[in-house]
Amino acid sequence: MQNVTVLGAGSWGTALAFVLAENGHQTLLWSHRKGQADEITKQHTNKKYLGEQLLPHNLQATSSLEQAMQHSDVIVLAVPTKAFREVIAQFVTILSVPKLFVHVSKGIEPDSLKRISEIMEEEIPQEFRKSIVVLSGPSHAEEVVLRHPTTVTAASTDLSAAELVQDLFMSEYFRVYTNDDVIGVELGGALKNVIALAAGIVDGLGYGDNAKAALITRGLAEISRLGAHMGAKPYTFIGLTGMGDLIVTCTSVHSRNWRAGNLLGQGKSLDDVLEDMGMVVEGVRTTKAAYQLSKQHDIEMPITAALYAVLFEELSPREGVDQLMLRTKKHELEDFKSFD
Ligand SMILES: NC(=O)C1=CN([C@@H]2O[C@H](COP(=O)(O)OP(=O)(O)OC[C@H]3O[C@@H](n4cnc5c(N)ncnc54)[C@H](O)[C@@H]3O)[C@@H](O)[C@H]2O)C=CC1
Ligand SMILES: O=C(CO)COP(=O)(O)O
Repeated sequence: MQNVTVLGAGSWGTALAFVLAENGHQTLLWSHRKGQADEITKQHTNKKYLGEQLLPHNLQATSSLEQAMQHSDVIVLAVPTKAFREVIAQFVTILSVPKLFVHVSKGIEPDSLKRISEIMEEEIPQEFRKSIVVLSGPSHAEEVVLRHPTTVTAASTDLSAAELVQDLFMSEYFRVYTNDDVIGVELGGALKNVIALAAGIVDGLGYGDNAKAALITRGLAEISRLGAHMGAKPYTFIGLTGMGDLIVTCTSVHSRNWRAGNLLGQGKSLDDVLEDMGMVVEGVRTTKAAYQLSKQHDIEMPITAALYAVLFEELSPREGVDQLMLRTKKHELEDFKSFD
């Protein structure tokens, strides 16, 4: 058993701290809000994010980042992509010994077009990081805290670090695989949010399962096309962090991305939707980043392009669907010809 720190007490940070604490680790959860830290420690709930769900009594929370960083040499970062650089900037000055950093966030930064582990490499001096591991896969917090069977992947270029993370989190309801394809795992986790927003839109428009299946399948095709070009292993995209996460996010009512898309499809404005959600909808900023990446790498990503136009260029959701359906004719396996 060991000490573990989780930074970010939203739905996912709290659910992961729940798993770690149930595994017997001395887990300290950091929230930047004191009231929330007190609620977790004293009432064993985090109502804003996980309703009435009771949290383990050995799970403690703090609003002191210094205390959180001193608690452990394993730091799990569970804040939205947008907050990443800001949170690192706050703790980097406190670091005095190297630590193992695990991140669980599913986004790509617009404009810089960096994946999360690249941001971490940029912001955390090398002498203070042992390794970086990404934990990703089909896993809604709401189901994890109900101890429903869940499978995820710990990925790192340092496989022994990924195995350490596997050991920390593995339990009878939380199964962890390892992978060394960090690019593929990070891209799959981030880009599925773009497709989940689109899936929510087609549901909101009243279209059916045919449209959903089309989006998931052709979404996977465009994610794999970009990913392979950026150096990912194509097989990663048919694994948990690719196809697995696409399925769960495009079909679950728990998904904030799907729910946001659903409201957009019903005619709500993006600003109103984001205000109503009150939780991070990573797919919005990541659509911008994915669109920029597709241009930079000259890779066709039609679903991303249509969603970009709906989110940022005032194309209506229905016109977005028309844009996809009326594209020029294609061979289905165009991307896979090189495998023949
Ligand atoms: N919710 C889920 O089931 C899953 C979420 N994720 C990923 O985990 C990441 C975090 O998501 P959630 O926990 O769901 O988000 P959330 O919206 O539930 O919570 C985000 C938390 O980060 C905190 N935060 C926001 N800005 C901050 C800042 N500048 N400094 C410090 N704290 C800040 C918020 O106060 C909140 O506690 C996202 O990238 C998401 O894609 C991954 C797998 C599952
Ligand atoms: O990544 C997730 C499940 O694997 C969570 O998805 P949402 O952010 O859409 O809720």
